[in-house]
Amino acid sequence: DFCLQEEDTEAPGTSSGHRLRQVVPDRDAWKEQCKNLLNYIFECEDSEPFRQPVDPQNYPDYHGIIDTPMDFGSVKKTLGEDRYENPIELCKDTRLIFANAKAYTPNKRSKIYSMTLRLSAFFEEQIRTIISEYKTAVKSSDSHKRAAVKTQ
Ligand SMILES: COc1ccc(NC(=O)N2CCN(C(=O)c3ccco3)CC2)cc1
Repeated sequence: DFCLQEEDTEAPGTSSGHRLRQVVPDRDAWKEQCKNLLNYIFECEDSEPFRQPVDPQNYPDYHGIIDTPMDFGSVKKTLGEDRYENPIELCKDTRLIFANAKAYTPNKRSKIYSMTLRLSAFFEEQIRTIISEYKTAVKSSDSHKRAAVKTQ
């Protein structure tokens, strides 16, 4: 566990010599990490059909089949407006994009559906670390809170 962090009030390397730079687990690191992941996904050609909500004009049956439409633009907007409390919530919405495509596709060899398979594999690979580091940071900050209460 990390030793208790006092806010490093003095500048590093002050008269008291070198201060240890402590690695403090950052509970909010997941936001930037997810923003970067979404930006990368937006650069992928595979995400093109999933960057904006489906237009019912093009797919009139879509909203009859899919109860909760979701797209990467909406996920990005929700993240940007700080409406996700944690990366698990973002992961659920993103998995909905892939589940919707699987539910809507007429067959598993459709071009658009096959694009989600590659995207999903990449997303799951990346989000695993983001969520794991987030859970560690939360545990660590909870233990600091408990420790702080004991000292009062
Ligand atoms: C504003 O311009 C847009 C906005 C949204 C889109 N997307 C779009 O139409 N899609 C087609 C149907 N779909 C499938 O998951 C799917 C699985 C198998 C076949 O389709 C979702 C994506 C395209 C252009």
